[in-house]
Amino acid sequence: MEFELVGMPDEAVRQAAEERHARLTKPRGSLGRLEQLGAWVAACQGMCPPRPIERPRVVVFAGDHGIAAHGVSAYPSEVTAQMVANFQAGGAAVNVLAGVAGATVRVVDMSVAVDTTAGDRKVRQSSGSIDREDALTEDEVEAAVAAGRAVADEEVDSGTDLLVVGDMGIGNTTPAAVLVAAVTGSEPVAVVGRGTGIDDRAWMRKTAAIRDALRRARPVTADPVALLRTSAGADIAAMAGFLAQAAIRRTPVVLDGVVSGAAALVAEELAPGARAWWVAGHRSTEPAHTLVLEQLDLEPLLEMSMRLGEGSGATAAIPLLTMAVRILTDMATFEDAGVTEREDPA
Ligand SMILES: Cc1cc2ncn([C@H]3O[C@H](COP(=O)(O)O)[C@@H](O)[C@H]3O)c2cc1C
Ligand SMILES: O=C(O)c1cccnc1
Repeated sequence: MEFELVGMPDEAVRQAAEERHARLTKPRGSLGRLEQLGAWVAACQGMCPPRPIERPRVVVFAGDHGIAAHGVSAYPSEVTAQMVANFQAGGAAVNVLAGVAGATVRVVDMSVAVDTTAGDRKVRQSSGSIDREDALTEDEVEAAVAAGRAVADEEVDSGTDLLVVGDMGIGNTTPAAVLVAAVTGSEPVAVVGRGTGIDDRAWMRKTAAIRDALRRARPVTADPVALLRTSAGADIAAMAGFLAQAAIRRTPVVLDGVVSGAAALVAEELAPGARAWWVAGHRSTEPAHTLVLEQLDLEPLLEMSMRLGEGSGATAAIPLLTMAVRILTDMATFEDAGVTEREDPA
């Protein structure tokens, strides 16, 4: 699997955006993180002032997980397909948030256990139970990563100017935790979380499942494709390919919670430097997500105690990006508005 080299956002444009910020009618630096965010989008676009964000797109990768049969989630696997239909009907949380944020939602069935109408990229029905078998075969992991890359290409080619990645799959916080533990060298108890809201008995089963899966993951930790094959699933493998390809295509991405975060950790290994094209939309309450943010050196935009997935935390952050860009495009400069500049000591 070959990935092209990832370029960096344009540093000269980022500096031009910072200089523009200094000329806008506000005390220097007073918009804080909003200023850096606008400068980052400008650098990604290679243009200052940047183009307003007009076509943000949430892509939800859906798939079931064999591990869900072992009592690691508060909900049954059948919910995955039901939620795929709910996304298509516009009734899920992410649809509502996207509507407010001016984004559209696309759902891609990579490995849901039953047939859905979102399955034109589908690699298999569910993924293997990672505590005892590989999630995918070698052919399947190649196909899943390639599918994620193809979806990123399609989106960029059709004019999407901001990508948001989301996940849907009952049980998927278990493989996410395993990937985070494998990449960051953490113990099961440091990565296990409550997911959809499991009780203490399920927490113990989940921790044991993570321990068993981690034993199978450790030998392949240094090989990102083998790690996806052993311990992820077609949905998470596709997300990793999608995130790497978005960076190669110089398109900014808002990351969501622990599942997209786990995919991002692996994507950074597939395509080193890709993280320069990502911003963390929020910090999920899942403990492994904080390890992701530290490992990728990303500071989340929001801390809202969200733990939903499906791209919801990332989508909630889209308006901040929209505003950050509009500040650079629409605000008056001191000169334009006839406002007196700050007095610098002689
Ligand atoms: C109705 C419903 C909607 C969801 N939307 C996202 N998730 C989230 O919860 C699941 C992961 O948690 P766990 O590992 O505990 O199963 C994933 O499907 C994730 O996207 C949902 C879960 C449910 C039940
Ligand atoms: O952090 C997340 O994205 C998350 C948390 C719980 C369940 N599903 C996803």
